[in-house]
Amino acid sequence: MTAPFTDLAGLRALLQELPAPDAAAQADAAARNAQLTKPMGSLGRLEELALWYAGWRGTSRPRLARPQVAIFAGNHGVVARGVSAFPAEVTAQMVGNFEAGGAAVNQLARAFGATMTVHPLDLDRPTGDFVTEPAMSEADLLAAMAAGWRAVDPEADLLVAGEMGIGNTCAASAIALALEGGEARDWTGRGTGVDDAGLARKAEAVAQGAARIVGESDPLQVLRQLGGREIAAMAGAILAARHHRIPVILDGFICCSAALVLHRAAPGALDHAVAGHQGAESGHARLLEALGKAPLLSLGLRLGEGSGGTLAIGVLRGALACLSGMATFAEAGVSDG
Ligand SMILES: Cc1cc2ncn([C@H]3O[C@H](COP(=O)(O)O)[C@@H](O)[C@H]3O)c2cc1C
Ligand SMILES: O=C(O)c1cccnc1
Repeated sequence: MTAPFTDLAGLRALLQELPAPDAAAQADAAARNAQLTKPMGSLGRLEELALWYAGWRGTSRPRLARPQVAIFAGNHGVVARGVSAFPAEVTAQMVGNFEAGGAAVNQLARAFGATMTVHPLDLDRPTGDFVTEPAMSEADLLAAMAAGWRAVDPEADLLVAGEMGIGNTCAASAIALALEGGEARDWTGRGTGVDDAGLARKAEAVAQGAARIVGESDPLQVLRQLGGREIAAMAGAILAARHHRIPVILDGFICCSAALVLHRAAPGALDHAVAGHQGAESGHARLLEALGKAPLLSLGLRLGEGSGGTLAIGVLRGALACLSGMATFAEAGVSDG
């Protein structure tokens, strides 16, 4: 499948023509939820989660049959500044590990019944060092976003977008700072575990990258300037999911930085997405606040790869099993008070 855009104007048009959920299906689901054998509201956020999903899928008794975890990988020029605890080669090595089934996210995808696809993006061509130059050309940005779009299986009924890219917490922090403002240190965390000196170098790179493009208010240009390809691809995938009416579970800090670009580009662009978890990367809580999303889980994860989003598939499965499988008061002969 090709992506339905070839230039930034085409992409902007897609951001302005966002499909809405099916209000009738959602109302049917809400009516059903009100009759199920439980005190109203007793399943807490599971109830709103199930109704949200029902609306996007256009059915009042949905089940999860084909969840997809799509993982995008990219390399970052900024790594040469010593902003990660690991070398850039690890990105390609981990792609091999994903393909062989050995990574954490492989186990989680299997445990929660999801298909996993892996999409390396020009790994031998790192993005430009965003401190001194644009991370990507316009052509690079469009190619990465189109790769993200194409990666989404139109037959999937849920998408988790994940990433691998040594140095990408630095790029994600720079994007967040450029779009949300504040101080570099508020958005900069330890990623793979940099020491204090590494954290200081990283915050400096984040500050300088954002300062280089100060005044740039176009979220797509901010993404192009600060990178990287896997972040752009996640943004493309989340937007494709919207057009296919596939609900999305967001992952950690890096995935949420990709989501922030869409959120700032078009209000409501993330209505088809929920936050899977709040991780340990400092800045993730602030980023979720900027997105206006409350996380489903909070487990201290700081891995990425789509791991937290994939874990949250279990929560969604539980929510849908209750909405679609429970008996009503009338069916079960239970007095409804
Ligand atoms: C073995 C290994 C597996 C990973 N899986 C995800 N990440 C995570 O760590 C990286 C971001 O951290 P930083 O910005 O500090 O480089 C990303 O690749 C992210 O997916 C990994 C990192 C490593 C080392
Ligand atoms: O929150 C994340 O996605 C994250 C945090 C640390 C390292 N890699 C990813």
